Amino acid sequence: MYWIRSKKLKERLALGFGASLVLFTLLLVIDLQMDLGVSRGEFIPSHGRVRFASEDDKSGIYNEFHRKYLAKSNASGSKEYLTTNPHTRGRTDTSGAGYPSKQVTTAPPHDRFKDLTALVVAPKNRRNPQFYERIVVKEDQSDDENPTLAEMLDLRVSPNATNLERFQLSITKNELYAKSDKLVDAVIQDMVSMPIKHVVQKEGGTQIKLIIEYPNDIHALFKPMRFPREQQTLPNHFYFTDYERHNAEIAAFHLDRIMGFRRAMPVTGRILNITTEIERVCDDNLLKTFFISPARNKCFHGKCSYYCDTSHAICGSPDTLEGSFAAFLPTQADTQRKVWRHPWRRSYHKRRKAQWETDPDYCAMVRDIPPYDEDRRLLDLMDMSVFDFLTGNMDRHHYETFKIFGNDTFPIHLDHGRGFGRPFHDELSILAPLLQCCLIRSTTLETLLLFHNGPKSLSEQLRDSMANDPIVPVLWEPHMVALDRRVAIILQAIRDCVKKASEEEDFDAAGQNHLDQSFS
Ligand SMILES: Nc1ncnc2c1ncn2[C@@H]1O[C@H](COP(=O)(O)OP(=O)(O)OP(=O)(O)O)[C@@H](O)[C@H]1O
Ligand SMILES: [Mn+2]
Repeated sequence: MYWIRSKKLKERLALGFGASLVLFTLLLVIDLQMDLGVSRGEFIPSHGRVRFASEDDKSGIYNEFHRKYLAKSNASGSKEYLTTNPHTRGRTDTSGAGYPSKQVTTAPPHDRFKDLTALVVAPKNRRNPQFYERIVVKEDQSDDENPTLAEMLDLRVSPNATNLERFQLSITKNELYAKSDKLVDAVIQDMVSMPIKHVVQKEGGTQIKLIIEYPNDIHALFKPMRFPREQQTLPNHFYFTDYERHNAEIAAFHLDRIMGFRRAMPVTGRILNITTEIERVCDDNLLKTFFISPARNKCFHGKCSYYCDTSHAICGSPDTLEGSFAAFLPTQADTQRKVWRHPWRRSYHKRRKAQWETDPDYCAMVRDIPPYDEDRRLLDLMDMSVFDFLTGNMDRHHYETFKIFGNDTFPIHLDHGRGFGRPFHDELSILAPLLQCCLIRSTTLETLLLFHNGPKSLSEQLRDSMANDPIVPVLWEPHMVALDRRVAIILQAIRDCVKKASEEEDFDAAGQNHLDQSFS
């Protein structure tokens, strides 16, 4: 009798365990899309897909690339924070002393990556797709409709609409603005030259941001300068405790534009008078945080969860202050944005790892989950990975899309304040999406090849693009060098992907031959 009861109990337990397993898997899948915060790396991956055929590749291309690259770059030693100088012992020099010493080694000949160029120019083979077409993807956009926000909302642009309003209403399903859009410069010019009417602190977010109000209901998002350009990310800071850099926002906008993405709102620098253009026109809450520092500079700190106190105040010199001004996203009714959790989000914890950091098959799981299973979204994440790797931004926790355009629309490139912090370090983990999926848009690869082979390098194009910004030079020179270096690293990553896939193709073909022979 007891035995029967215990057996029932066992069965019940087994049933219960089975049910909770199903529920847990469901939760993980939903979490990936809806950001419930369950899959933050605490759990061992339950899916065991085998992506690569060869036995020695259990860790995947991402880890392999990491190892290979580290082995190369470690030979020359770290160039960051050369602090072990007897005269500076005990102090960490973050003012740019980490400029790399001139290397004695001769540079290898320029690799033009002709193998990759061949893949970009090869026509798409619809009938009999080649193995590399799964890596370098050519999109079919022939029947792609691209409505504007104005069309979707059935709004007409009124004759006295401001440049910003026109810009906002001409945002399309595919991009924020068209390649030759004249409104971009007009919107920037307005933000630079219009008088500031009112200032309030933006609520939410972790670090201080101000909403700037100009006449005619024009708004911009302001991030203040905290440090000189040469200041690098503090060595003991994590990506999530790093200070935001106003110039990173400006440079990111220009980079996004010359990459041909056009997914970042226009951003410009501007030099303000902190007294007349902020203190005298701000609301009471912000006004309460103003003070004069011992050096007789005008300062304020606002209220926020990171660095909003007297010891982290924003100070003028004595009352001039530099900052970045981002054109405001649309505020019209029905232009709400959907917030998505980034599948390759980091753990935002000083000890924990995210699932993608330990699971080489992570991409295979993401590929199955809407909206990453169709249309452009996964390719957009690859673009974002390229973009963030170039700037060194590790802070991509969420991204936003315009709800009204549905799922087959671009992710808005927002929040780049934590880029451009470590010019002597290339953070390969930012490339994890690209390396784990082995996937890139053909047009993006083409752009990278053009930067790499000229006639104009990425840094030269960026320098030209930012030449008219009021706070030029926007970036410290080592960041420019880093950009060109990183382009070559991305190209090498794609080459490795293609090589691996071609080896597998050969391996499969050989296996097929072998089978054919044994049957004949
Ligand atoms: N140009 C813009 N116009 C209007 N709203 C914006 C603009 N840029 C960003 N925002 C909104 O403000 C929020 C915070 O901006 P941002 O991410 O740059 O600041 P943050 O302090 O880094 O925030 P968080 O700490 O949440 O990452 C964004 O999530 C976005 O919804
Ligand atoms: Mn942020």
